[in-house]
Amino acid sequence: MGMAVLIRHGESQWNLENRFTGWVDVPLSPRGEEEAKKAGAKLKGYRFDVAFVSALKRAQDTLAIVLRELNQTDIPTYQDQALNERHYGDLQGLNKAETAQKFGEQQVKIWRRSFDIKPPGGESLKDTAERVLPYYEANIKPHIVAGRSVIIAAHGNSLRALVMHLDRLTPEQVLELNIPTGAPLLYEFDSAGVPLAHRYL
Ligand SMILES: O=C(O)[C@H](O)COP(=O)(O)O
Repeated sequence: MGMAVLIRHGESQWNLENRFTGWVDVPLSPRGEEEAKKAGAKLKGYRFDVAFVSALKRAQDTLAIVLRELNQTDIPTYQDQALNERHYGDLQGLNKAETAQKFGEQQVKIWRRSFDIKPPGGESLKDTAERVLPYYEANIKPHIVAGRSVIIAAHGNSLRALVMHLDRLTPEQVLELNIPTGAPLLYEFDSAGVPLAHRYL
C-alpha cells in the first residue's frame, strides 16, 4: 500500500513577522529550521522513495533538512511551482494584524480560509486547488498507487487544497482547516490510491 507524508515548511521569517507571504520567496526562521529537524526525527524509520516540493525555498529547505536527518538526500526529488503557496496578491508583505485592523477580522478570515473568494489580486483556495490537484493526480498519485512512499513539502494553503480533496471536505469544513508548520501528516492509501487513514506524527 502507498503512503504519503505531507509537510508544511517550518516557520518562515514572514510567519515570524506575521506577514502574508504567498509567492514571496522568504527563508525559514531559525525556529523553522529547528521545526524541520524535529520533523526529521519524528520520521526516523520511514523510508521514502520519492519527494515532491514547491519552487519556494522555505519548502525546499524544510525538505532538505528532513531528508538530511533521515540520511535519504539521494532520493529522486521533483520541484514544481504547482505546489507553491496560494498567491496572496496585494496582501503579500502586509502584516496580518494590521490588515485585520484595516479590513476587519471577518474579512481577513474570509481571505485566508474561504474556498472560492480571492484576496485582492491573489488566488482563492479554489484557484490553488486547480493547480495543485492536477499536479497531484498526474505526478504524485501514480507513485502512491504503485505502493511507493512519498514525501510532499509544501505550504499552508497548497496543502489545505490537497487535504480538502483527500478528506473530501466541504467549503464550510475547509474554513476551519489549518495546517501547522513543520508537522508531518501521514496518509495511508489503498491499492487504488484512496486514503484509508491519516494522522499527524
Ligand atoms: O502565505 C502565507 O502568508 C502563509 O504561508 C499562509 O498564510 P495563511 O495561514 O494566512 O493563509
